Amino acid sequence: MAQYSRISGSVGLITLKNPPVNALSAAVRQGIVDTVEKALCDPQVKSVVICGQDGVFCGGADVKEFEKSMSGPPLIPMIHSIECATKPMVAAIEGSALGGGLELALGCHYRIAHSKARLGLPEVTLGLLPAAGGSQRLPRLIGVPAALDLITTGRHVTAAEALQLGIVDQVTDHKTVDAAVKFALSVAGKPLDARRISTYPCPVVTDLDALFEDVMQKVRQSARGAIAPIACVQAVRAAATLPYTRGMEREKELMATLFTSGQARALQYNFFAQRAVGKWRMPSGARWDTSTPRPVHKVAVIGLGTMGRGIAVALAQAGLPVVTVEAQEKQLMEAKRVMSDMLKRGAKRRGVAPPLDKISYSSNIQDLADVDLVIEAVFEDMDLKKKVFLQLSAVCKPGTLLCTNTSGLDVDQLASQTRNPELVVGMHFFAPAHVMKLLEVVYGPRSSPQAVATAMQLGKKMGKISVAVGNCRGFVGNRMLKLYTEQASFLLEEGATPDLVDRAIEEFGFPMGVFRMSDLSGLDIGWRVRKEMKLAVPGQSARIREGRRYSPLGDLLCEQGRFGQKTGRGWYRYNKPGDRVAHSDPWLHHFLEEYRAQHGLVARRIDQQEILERCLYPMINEGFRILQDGIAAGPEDIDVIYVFGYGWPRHCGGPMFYASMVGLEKVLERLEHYYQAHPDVPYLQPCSLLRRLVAIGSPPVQKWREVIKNLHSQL
Ligand SMILES: C/C=C(\C)C(=O)SCCNC(=O)CCNC(=O)[C@H](O)C(C)(C)COP(=O)(O)OP(=O)(O)OC[C@H]1O[C@@H](n2cnc3c(N)ncnc32)[C@H](O)[C@@H]1OP(=O)(O)O
Repeated sequence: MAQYSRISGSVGLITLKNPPVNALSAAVRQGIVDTVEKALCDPQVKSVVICGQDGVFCGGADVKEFEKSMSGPPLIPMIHSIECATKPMVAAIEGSALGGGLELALGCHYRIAHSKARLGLPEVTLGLLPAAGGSQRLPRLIGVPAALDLITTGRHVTAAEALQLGIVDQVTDHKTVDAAVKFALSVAGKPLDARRISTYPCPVVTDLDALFEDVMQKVRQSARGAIAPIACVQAVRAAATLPYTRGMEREKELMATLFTSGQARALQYNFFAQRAVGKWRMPSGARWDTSTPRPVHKVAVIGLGTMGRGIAVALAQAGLPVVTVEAQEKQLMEAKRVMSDMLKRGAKRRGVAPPLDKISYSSNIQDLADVDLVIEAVFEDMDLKKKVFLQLSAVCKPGTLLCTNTSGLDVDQLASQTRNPELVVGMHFFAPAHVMKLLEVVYGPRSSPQAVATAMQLGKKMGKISVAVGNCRGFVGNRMLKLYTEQASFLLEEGATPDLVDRAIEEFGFPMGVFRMSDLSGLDIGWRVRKEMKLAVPGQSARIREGRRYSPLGDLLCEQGRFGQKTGRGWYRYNKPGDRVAHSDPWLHHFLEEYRAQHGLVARRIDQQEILERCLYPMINEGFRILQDGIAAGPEDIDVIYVFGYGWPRHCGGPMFYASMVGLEKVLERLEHYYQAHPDVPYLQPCSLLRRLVAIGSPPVQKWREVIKNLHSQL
């Protein structure tokens, strides 16, 4: 709703009220229409201020209403009538003015923002475009190139940048509403014709065609199949080339296609999924809102390889004092140099001083006696990690949380080395740890809710999207990934090439295909794990191991020293070791032919559809098993992990959402088909949760938690 009052004698004050972000629900829109009319009819009122309650102007349209049929007054005429008003309308922007919120402000004649406010048109991130006139007014106000940047990226700008761009007229450090009221008094009675943005001509751009061609090419490249950024460019082009009313028609037309698209549904699902994962719960019933985190004032990172360095930098950037420990003096010095550079580069980008003094460097584990939380990031070797946990348990003060950055080893085995296993959790970061947004917080059977709450809170402080998951080999992300990479190798055995598989995966929307990714991470990492598990045995090329199908292709490449980018050879060839540009490698194609001949395999033609189904559906099936096992609390957890940690295209929602879009029946049918064709691959057998969901009519993904709960209660 919206509340109306009159202040300072002649200023009508309209306050949007819809906590927590004053989203423009049907009731709020109705409230705005009613209160604007009231203000305009009140003869005492000479100017009007629109603000939001509780320090937030407006978070935009109410996204929850998008699924329902439209009710209440539409936004476009509402904003139009504000712009046409004969009394000055002033937006007082505190907190956020986003999407429809900023479009409402652009309909006003003046905009006053608090210095801490953030403004933007993030509709593109929800699969939409600013279709309440934003795509037509913003280019007229700030010019085409700047508007294209904001609208196609959806990025939020600070009040200072908004002032520089010309989006706002004034920035204040004081009470925004007071400043806006003062401003409204000063402009009362002044002519408004020059303040109506829709009447502005779009600033002229020299060589408009070249500009749009260039932008469209860049947007197509970065969109990876997403349609909204393209529509955003088209809408801005309409602003630059058409009169306002015709531009508005084009905006409406483009929006109509986006609004009902599967991509918009996926992105909106993802928006709420990101928020849902913060409301974690454990199978024990412990949950986010009943578990109190422990205070964390000082942290430590032990092991300064690539991961440890990234984690320590991310902690320091979050403002925490960090003690880093690396046993080898040479490695410690090298880490200090590299980390200082990382901090300096990050600080330069953000325009702040590098927090170099936040990190101290030591080769002595005894220096961890007074820290509140330790993140172990030593080499991925269980025996070594066990030793470290034993030492940490002896050195650290009672109550210190001991976390491991293992990417898949048993967190509970590490906990068993310590005096307080309830204070042990996994904090699985993704490389590069100071950049990647995802953090898997892994609770073992003995981890306390308080330990989970502490790790989740620390992740938030570091700016990560943290997902709490149970303990199993590979946790959620890597457990699913293993099947994806294995299927990709099977496809090579059957006739595909790395180029063919990668092209299909990249066209689906992943930033990098499976083999390009493997070359980047290094083939030797998985090889070492497989050797430890006695799966990979040098010199052996058997295709059935431990009673199931096994592809030794990766092992055979490693035996030849082909570890990927770092050695200049892997699934592809590189001009020199460390190079990033992958070239198709005739040697590899010949090697595959010989391998097939040696094993009596006849290469067949494999199409894109099969590649996607073979790589993605087994992962999805494993996702259902993860839900069934209670390792993830809901499909949102899996989807957020895949979007933020593994490059799953956001406009496809995540693997579990994607399955619901494809149709669970179809996924089930294809898995049955592939399991029949490959009975030596047990994980292709459809999971019983998937069967159950199909049996009850494939409910939408938002209802799966209920089905899982019922399933668990029946066990
Ligand atoms: C056509 C389309 C038009 C005209 C549009 O306007 S589309 C919407 C465009 N707006 C956005 O994309 C903004 C989305 N919101 C945010 O970016 C952030 O929520 C925020 C910056 C406004 C505030 O961030 P923060 O303080 O961290 O809070 P949360 O993100 O956790 O959000 C709090 C709860 O509010 C719910 N929320 C937020 N925005 C909306 C919205 N536009 N519609 C409906 N609900 C919204 C969010 O889901 C959180 O809910 P709970 O998890 O607490 O239940």
